[in-house]
Amino acid sequence: MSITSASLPDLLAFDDPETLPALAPGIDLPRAQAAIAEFLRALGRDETDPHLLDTPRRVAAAYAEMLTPRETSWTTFPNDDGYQGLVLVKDIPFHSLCQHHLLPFRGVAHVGYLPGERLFGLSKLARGVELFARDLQVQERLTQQVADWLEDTLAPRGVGVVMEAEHMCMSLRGVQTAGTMTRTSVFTGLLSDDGPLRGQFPH
Ligand SMILES: Nc1nc2c(ncn2[C@@H]2O[C@H](COP(=O)(O)OP(=O)(O)OP(=O)(O)O)[C@@H](O)[C@H]2O)c(=O)[nH]1
Ligand SMILES: [Zn+2]
Repeated sequence: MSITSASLPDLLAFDDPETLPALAPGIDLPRAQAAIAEFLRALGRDETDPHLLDTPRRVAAAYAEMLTPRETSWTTFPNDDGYQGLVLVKDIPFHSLCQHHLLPFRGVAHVGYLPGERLFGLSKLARGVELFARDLQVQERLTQQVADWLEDTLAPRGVGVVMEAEHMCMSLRGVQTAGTMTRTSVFTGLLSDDGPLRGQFPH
């Protein structure tokens, strides 16, 4: 089987090669494809089985996609009206990959901030979650990274990030406790103290 980087659009199986995103730094699709082929052999699988023939390509492309955030612009606006209240986007669906088992964890994020001089376009809060979730992660680090990014980008008066997720490494294997949800949270600035504003976050 020949593996060339020229077949990138095929590897990712996007309909339109023009929309092919740049892959996250360090991802080498042909190498990943070869490694998955070897992994299947190590699991004792018959690589000539028709259903398995294209599986190394598919798996490499799937992991590349799950590890590459979509590109976006990070639009902010001046807070001309001096809005002082909480901006909170709730129930942002996200998925990530557990750094320990390479299995998905998925759930929802609630991301909010108390504006200073700048406002984010609302969609950017959801895109910010994706920016850090499309990585090999642990949930605590992911939550902290989203909070740090908001702090660094907006210099708001406070930030709150709450993430709730089910880890497939706990559901499908090991302890096998399907349905358990792990909640992590980071609150900074004026949201550090528990109070009515912080009470607007799901708890
Ligand atoms: N803190 C934290 N732990 C995680 C996360 N994702 C997975 N883990 C845990 O990482 C741990 C790895 O533990 P090990 O004992 O080295 O691995 P293991 O033998 O596969 O553990 P079991 O899952 O208990 O079978 C497990 O307890 C997982 O539940 C995460 O996002 N944060
Ligand atoms: Zn895991």
